[in-house]
Amino acid sequence: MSEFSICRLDAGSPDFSQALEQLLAWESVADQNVISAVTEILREVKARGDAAVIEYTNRFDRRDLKSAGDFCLDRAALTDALERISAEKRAALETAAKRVRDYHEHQLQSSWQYREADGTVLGQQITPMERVGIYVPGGKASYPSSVLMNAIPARVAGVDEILMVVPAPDNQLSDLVLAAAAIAGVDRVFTIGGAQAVAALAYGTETVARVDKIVGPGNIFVASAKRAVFGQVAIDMIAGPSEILVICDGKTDPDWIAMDLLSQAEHDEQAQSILLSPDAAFLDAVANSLEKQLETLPREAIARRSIAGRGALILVRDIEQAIEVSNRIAPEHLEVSVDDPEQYLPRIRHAGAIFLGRYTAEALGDYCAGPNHVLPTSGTARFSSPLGVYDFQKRSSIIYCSPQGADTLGRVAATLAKGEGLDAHARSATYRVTEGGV
Ligand SMILES: NC(=O)c1ccc[n+]([C@@H]2O[C@H](COP(=O)([O-])OP(=O)(O)OC[C@H]3O[C@@H](n4cnc5c(N)ncnc54)[C@H](O)[C@@H]3O)[C@@H](O)[C@H]2O)c1
Ligand SMILES: N[C@H](CO)Cc1c[nH]c[nH+]1
Ligand SMILES: [Zn+2]
Repeated sequence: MSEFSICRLDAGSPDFSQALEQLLAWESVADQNVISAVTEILREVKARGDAAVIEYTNRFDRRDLKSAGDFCLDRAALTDALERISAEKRAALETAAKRVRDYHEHQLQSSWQYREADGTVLGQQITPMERVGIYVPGGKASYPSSVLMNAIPARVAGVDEILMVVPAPDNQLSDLVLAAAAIAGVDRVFTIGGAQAVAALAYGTETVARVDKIVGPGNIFVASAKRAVFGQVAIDMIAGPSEILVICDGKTDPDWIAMDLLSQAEHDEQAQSILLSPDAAFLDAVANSLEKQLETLPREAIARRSIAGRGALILVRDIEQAIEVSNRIAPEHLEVSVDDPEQYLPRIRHAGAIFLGRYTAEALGDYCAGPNHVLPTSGTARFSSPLGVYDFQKRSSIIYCSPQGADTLGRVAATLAKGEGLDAHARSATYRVTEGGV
């Protein structure tokens, strides 16, 4: 007999806000023990390079690395893995890669310029980053899909060199991960993970070249390390445990919705799965289905802990109220499983990715729909966006002044500079003013 239970809330009850806050509390990145461990790892890798990377990798991933060469893979190792996988898996990876590439090509930004009447030209130049590092998680599961989602936007952006780090606990690394790296165009793979891999990418070692930006999801050690090296290098975001929020009018098959909730719960003990519906009988049906379907999942233990810990079935007054609650939560993934879902789009303000309609399972987005699956979590969809091509492109402003333009702007600039008490600025601007200078 199962002891599974999932939290039931009513959005109309007076203590709802407090209950919701408790449900959403996620403080792993701030955990002091994690921060101390990560600080030490970063310091050691910065000071001792490869030797420290090897030590931590042997300790945390149970490896027996003797030298840095033992954690380096070149392009040939990737193409060999591509040859080893089945034709079916290769075709699935290639289909997913093509769809991800097609979608991300729409995100390419172009340089632009415009000319003013006096000949002054203003513009913006787009330049790809030179070298980026992608973190592919590999502690509890392996993620070939994350290889595609991280590397393809970088390739589309025109990045010169893509380095990938992925842990290989107990010396195990899936051929699918390496095959995905071959398909996505990764240049070099280092089989290291955790904070030591983030440190190697951020500071550089004898073997791992320092990168300009680190992207990709990972566990609390990875997230905490990325937060600590930010500034030294750019990072994409701090992506925490996976989340799904489903809004359903009660007319979708409860088994479908239950499995959508479980799909994200299976990532992590801290994952979050929430269902909002105005139909109490439907919430009961989903609760029963969760109970029943959990028994059939091989990774049952993980799913049970996580969905019981950070899962909730919430009764709402109507779909409007469901959207209000969803906007407060700002979930990583939002499924809108209702009739005519598009009508609600303008009111959805905060969500990493929005899945519309009864047939759009979130899992399709995880693998092959096309949009990126590296998304803001823990409410950060309020201010951040999915990983994309724009993460790998920089913008530089372009300013060209004609003599006439320099004259006009010089007078304005000199006046403002004097107002700021900055005389060198004022004089620099005035030297270009032709007559009656300031
Ligand atoms: N948002 C996304 O797109 C996305 C995609 C896939 C996975 N994820 C998330 O990524 C995470 C993956 O976590 P994971 O653990 O499987 O793999 P991971 O690669 O993130 O972490 C494994 C590494 O953690 C380090 N580590 C483990 N225990 C440690 C300790 N006690 N001290 C110091 N370092 C330690 C080790 O170095 C190990 O190599 C999950 O939370 C999952 O939900 C997110
Ligand atoms: N749902 C994850 C992002 O939160 C991505 C993923 C990879 N594989 C399966 N799912
Ligand atoms: Zn997933």
